Amino acid sequence: MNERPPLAVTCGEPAGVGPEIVAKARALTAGVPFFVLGNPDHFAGFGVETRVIAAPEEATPDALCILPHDVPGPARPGRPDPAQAPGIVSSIARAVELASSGAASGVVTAPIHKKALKDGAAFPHPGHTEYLAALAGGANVVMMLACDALRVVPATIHIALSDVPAALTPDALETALRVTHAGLVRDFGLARPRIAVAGLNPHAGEGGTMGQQEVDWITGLVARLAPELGCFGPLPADTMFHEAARARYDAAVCMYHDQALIPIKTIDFAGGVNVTLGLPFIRTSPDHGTAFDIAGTGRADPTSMQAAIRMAWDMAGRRGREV
Ligand SMILES: NC(=O)c1ccc[n+]([C@@H]2O[C@H](COP(=O)([O-])OP(=O)(O)OC[C@H]3O[C@@H](n4cnc5c(N)ncnc54)[C@H](O)[C@@H]3O)[C@@H](O)[C@H]2O)c1
Ligand SMILES: N[C@H](C(=O)O)[C@H](O)COP(=O)(O)O
Repeated sequence: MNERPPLAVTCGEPAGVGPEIVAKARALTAGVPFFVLGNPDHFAGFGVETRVIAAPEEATPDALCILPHDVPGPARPGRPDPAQAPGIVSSIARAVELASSGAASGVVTAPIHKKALKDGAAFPHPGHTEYLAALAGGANVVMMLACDALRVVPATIHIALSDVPAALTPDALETALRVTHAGLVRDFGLARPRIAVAGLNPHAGEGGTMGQQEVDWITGLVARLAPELGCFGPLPADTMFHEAARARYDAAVCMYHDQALIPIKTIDFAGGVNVTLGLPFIRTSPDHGTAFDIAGTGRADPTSMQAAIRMAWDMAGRRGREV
């Protein structure tokens, strides 16, 4: 008997490394019950015992348990099949339903290929994060990437760089800071989180000589929220990620995707976890993508998927102890 419901893992893109890292992660996450929603055939051949189950509560940690989901046809490494796209998308929605009903403790997503889903299923979202927010009724969410050495949150996510200045409004930054703070308290057990805020422009604008947003509103907004949220900045982004600087904060809220993700994927690509904060259910994912270039070679590193499963399970345990 499991102490709490198992995690629901989505199949992700079968043409990528998803099936391999899920299978390998099974052997590395002893004691954590999970099942994967997908085509059982896609998970054979990785040297891990598989078992088809009929309901989440049948999932046990001693085998890779698969709750069948309609993702038809073979997995073709590096060659996504458009016929599989609808099933890949609906597996995410089904995992969310199971987590929302209490049948699963949380959702762990294997990597999707965004363009393959757009081409094959007219998937209108730029990523899981936005899709999950929509499934949750338009929740305010943030995408955090976390490893032992660093946590980062981009205040704007999957948009073109040219669109960032317009999307980065005071409301958007305040929401990102509030959701990040709440997530650090609830899911990471930090009573008084310290949040560093990056500037948008080089040298955080250098007093308005290299950009105006810091002078016009970012500095004032961060100062106003500082007593409540423990935030400080804006800091020049190029000097806030070295080891001594990282020791001064628990998370860095950045202004755009690459400002946040380049440092963490450089410091710990293997161990990073993507976690969506602000949802009414738990969701984690590896920090990497479908890796078509190595799919089918057996060379996929499961460390990030392993860390994503462990993080979701730890979060579920922490939330289970909430009073
Ligand atoms: N959580 C997600 O669903 C998620 C995350 C990131 C990217 N993606 C998507 O994945 C697709 C491909 O993205 P990309 O090529 O920019 O990044 P990627 O992470 O798939 O690959 C980048 C490089 O890292 C290597 N790599 C990735 N995962 C690895 C692993 N587990 N073991 C060993 N090497 C690994 C790849 O071989 C490649 O050389 C895109 O559609 C992107 O949007 C999805
Ligand atoms: N932005 C993420 C990254 O580069 O790691 C990746 O695209 C995943 O995003 P979703 O979890 O929203 O699919």
